[in-house]
Amino acid sequence: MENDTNCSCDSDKGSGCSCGTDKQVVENSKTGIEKLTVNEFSTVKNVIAVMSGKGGVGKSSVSSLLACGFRRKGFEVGIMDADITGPSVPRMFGVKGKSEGTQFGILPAETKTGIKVMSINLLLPKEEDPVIWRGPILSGVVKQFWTDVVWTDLDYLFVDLPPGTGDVPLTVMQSLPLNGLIVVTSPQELAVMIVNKAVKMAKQMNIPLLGLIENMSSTICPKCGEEYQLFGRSHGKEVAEEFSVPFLGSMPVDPYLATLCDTGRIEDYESNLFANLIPEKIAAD
Ligand SMILES: Nc1ncnc2c1ncn2[C@@H]1O[C@H](COP(=O)(O)OP(=O)(O)OP(=O)(O)O)[C@@H](O)[C@H]1O
Repeated sequence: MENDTNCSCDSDKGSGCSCGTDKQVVENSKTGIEKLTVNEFSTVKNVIAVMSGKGGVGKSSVSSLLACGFRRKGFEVGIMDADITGPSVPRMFGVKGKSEGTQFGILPAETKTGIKVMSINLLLPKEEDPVIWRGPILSGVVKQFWTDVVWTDLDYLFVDLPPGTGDVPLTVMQSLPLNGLIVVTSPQELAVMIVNKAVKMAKQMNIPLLGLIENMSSTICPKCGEEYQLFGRSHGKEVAEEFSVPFLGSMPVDPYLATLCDTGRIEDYESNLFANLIPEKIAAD
């Protein structure tokens, strides 16, 4: 793609420029890996992926809470649910129904506070239908979530990756112009061991690590107020230090959060962790 010499855009701003001479082209020349161009009716200034080494550590909850926090600060925000075989984002926001296909592309759903959401569950006839597809098909769907969805103008798009280091995380890291990655872990030794793999993958792929969040670090007894380390001693800070990744903080187990997620009201949850994180520590632009 040739550079448009008339363009006054700042190429560091990622795929946010409509001139087509943006970061994607710059990165192509650096890495040799072709970044996909976002849907032509969309501009997305920052793309941040949320990853975990293993399943069930609360990656989708963290992605969703990050989106809610940024939205509260007044940003235009979207969530791409790239966890195609285990999508949970629409349920957490209480978003239902089918996304509409138009001549401009697929329209994402919108949550009650105005967060744009795209998930395979918004395209399937029934949300409980399983997705039994092989890796290349899953990767193709995620690419289409970038090229075919009309995100319009977003300040931040959070990509909720499936757990692990498989096909889809690889596709997202290679094909989307990521500004950075947040890794979610929990205090269990197994989760800590596997987070190393996620961090190493991101480093190998040259994706900036914005930080590590430890979920389910502790819980407060509702009767005596004492704090319990549910899964043993927290290792979040040590792991972050070992890999020179900023430690963004810990999130306790909170039954109220679980209830809100189960009933599609995650936007009603206000967490100090996310209020403090945003957007100072996650400055992607
Ligand atoms: N800090 C927390 N307090 C209470 N419940 C939580 C917390 N974090 C996550 N949960 C609950 O745990 C469940 C799993 O969380 P979530 O879907 O975010 O995990 P995940 O890592 O994305 O899972 P998967 O690997 O399946 O994608 C959800 O029901 C969520 O509501």
